[in-house]
Amino acid sequence: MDLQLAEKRVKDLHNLLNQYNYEYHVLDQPSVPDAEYDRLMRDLIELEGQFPELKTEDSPTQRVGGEILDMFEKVEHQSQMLSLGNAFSEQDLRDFDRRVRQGAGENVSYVCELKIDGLAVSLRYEDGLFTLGATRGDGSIGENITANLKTIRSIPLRLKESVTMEVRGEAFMPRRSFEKLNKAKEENGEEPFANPRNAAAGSLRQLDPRLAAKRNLDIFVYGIANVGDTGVVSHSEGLDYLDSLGFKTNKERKRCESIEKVIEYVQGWTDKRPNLSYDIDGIVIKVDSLESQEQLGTTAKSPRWAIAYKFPAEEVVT
Ligand SMILES: NC(=O)c1cc2c(N)ncc(C(N)=O)c2s1
Repeated sequence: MDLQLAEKRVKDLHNLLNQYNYEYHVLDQPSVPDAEYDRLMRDLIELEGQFPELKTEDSPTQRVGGEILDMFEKVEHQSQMLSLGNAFSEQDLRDFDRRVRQGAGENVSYVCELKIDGLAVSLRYEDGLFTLGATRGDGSIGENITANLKTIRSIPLRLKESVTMEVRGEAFMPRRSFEKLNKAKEENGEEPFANPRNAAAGSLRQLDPRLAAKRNLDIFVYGIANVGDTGVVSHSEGLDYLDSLGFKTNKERKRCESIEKVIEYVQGWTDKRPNLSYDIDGIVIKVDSLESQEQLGTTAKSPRWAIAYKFPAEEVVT
């Protein structure tokens, strides 16, 4: 095969493998059997072996990077990763709603989202390519864990549009993976992780990406850091935009026209929580209109237009 033909074949294989990966890990609706995916991956690995100049950073073969790092370098976030104020009761939610309506007017609607119990991360894309993944750190400076985040299959290496943006999400370990990992640890006489959040954090802190790749981590993307540049006018529209780019967002989100509806959503999930395949520790409630978010602004560390309702800590049955 000559270089020109190889270039065309490599491009086709990238598109096919990215699409099949998206269907399997983001939509959970694979359209081809695993054997077909593996066959195409083997073809791409072989072609990259014959034509090394065709092996690119964003190739599906490059998800699990080679070298073992000796440390994580520090990186500065383009915009601060804020933390959320907490609500612990219905009254706290009504007080939040009153403050929002005082600051942004009576006609306000909210978006309710499950608060994933994992590790907040920031993902940077340049011209559609995943270029940097970082932990939250202190909100301004985080750690560069790009190599480990690349191993999470629901993180696209290339977006469906060549946009430059920074998105926020929560990396987490599904409960089944957590139970499997702890069983293996106990069989090896190792200390098990206390909960999936610690297991996810411990996995993303591995200096060898091949170890992180074995931990079956996942992510839900939930925000756009530079949302002003995208032209969307509401948070819910921003989440739909993230879906259209190929990101995995959480489908349980709900737009609520009043705090009463928010309280209903919170009560509903208090009972349904155990049915989820991942841990949540609350519900995030955000003002939907970006103009109203702008009007409300932020305190030094938290947005005035969002709050996290925290579920009561579960009694640990010893
Ligand atoms: N600290 C934060 O700002 C957030 C933390 C989280 C979290 N752990 N899970 C979901 C969301 C969300 N859907 O917005 C947020 S937002």
